[in-house]
Amino acid sequence: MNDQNYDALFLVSFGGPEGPDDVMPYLENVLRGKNVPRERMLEVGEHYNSFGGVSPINQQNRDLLEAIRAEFKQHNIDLPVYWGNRNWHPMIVDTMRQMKDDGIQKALAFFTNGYSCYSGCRQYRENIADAQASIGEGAPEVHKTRMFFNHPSYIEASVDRVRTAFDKIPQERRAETKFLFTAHSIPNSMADFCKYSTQLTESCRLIMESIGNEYDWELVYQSRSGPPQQPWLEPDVCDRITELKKEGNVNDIVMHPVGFVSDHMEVLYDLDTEAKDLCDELGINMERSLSVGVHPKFVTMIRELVQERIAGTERLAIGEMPANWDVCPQDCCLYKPQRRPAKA
Ligand SMILES: C=CC1=C(C)c2cc3[nH]c(cc4nc(cc5[nH]c(cc1n2)c(C)c5CCC(=O)O)C(CCC(=O)O)=C4C)c(C)c3C=C
Ligand SMILES: [Fe+2]
Ligand SMILES: [Fe+2]
Repeated sequence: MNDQNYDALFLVSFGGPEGPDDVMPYLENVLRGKNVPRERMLEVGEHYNSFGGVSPINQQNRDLLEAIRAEFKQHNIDLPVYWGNRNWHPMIVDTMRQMKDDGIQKALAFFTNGYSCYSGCRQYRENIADAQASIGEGAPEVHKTRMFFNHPSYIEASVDRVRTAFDKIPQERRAETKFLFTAHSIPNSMADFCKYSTQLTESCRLIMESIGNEYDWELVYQSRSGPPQQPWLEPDVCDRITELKKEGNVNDIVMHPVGFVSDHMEVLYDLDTEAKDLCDELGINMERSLSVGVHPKFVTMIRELVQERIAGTERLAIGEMPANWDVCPQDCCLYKPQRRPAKA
């Protein structure tokens, strides 16, 4: 039993621009220290600008914040809930300064990511450590909740989302439907130091156990941002759709962004725009499943992750892998980005 005395929950997320003037400074924050060509940054900037420079991610986190507060109230959990981002306002350091001013000494953080990797785990822990260093004495101590890829309430929420999309496929074509699960591609050199793909595959397998083991499914990747010579996780979602068409056996695709918890710009552009346009061109019907968002079962899961830490309730996990660790080992999710070679 953990039985820790936390005095706040800290929702920690990625952040997104909320107007055209935010887009470039946001992308500079996202890409600091990463080996990504400037052309790719400008290209992604155009994706954001085509939606008025606003990513839905911040509003989705505001909605999640409200849903968590309501859930805590209903279950008599007396913890204030704060929110801070890595890349855009409200920034992690500013929220942690506010927490200090409010007298918060020890917070439990929930990262909006269920899968181990540098960006979704270690980098957030580094962001928090940097904030603590910058705030100095009295900065809140922060622990994190575990990765939730195999939590039964998360799987239940995901199954419900996938089933809703699947229900839109005409009955007589369902048996031949292809399920594509997408996640953010990462450099192989990042994937080598974490269980990102293994955990994603386990979530997909668990979701499909409920949908039906007779259906065909695959995990594919989206939103690749590296230089062409650097290997990233494959196959890319659009490349795979094209191949499937060539193989000649696909009329309907259910696509679920398993690697993301909200329908932010990378979902709206890379799936709903790019992948959808490709499917239309190839004569494939694509039904995109919503991410878990504020699904009641996802909010339940957040409450359960908090309760297991404050009250020592059971650490729920299903499938072939155990519940992930609460405290990351020292080498968890390491990543040393390859730099571009200096010009001679
Ligand atoms: C080296 C790895 C990565 C690069 C480069 C990268 C560029 C990049 N990402 C976004 C927008 C988003 N990324 C998000 C999540 C995310 N990104 C990476 C890795 C790289 N991204 C990973 C491993 C993940 C998943 C883990 C996580 O941090 O969440 C998200 C979603 C965040 C969320 O809370 O859901 C967005 C949005 C851009 C615009 C970009 C560069 C052009
Ligand atoms: Fe990313
Ligand atoms: Fe970790």
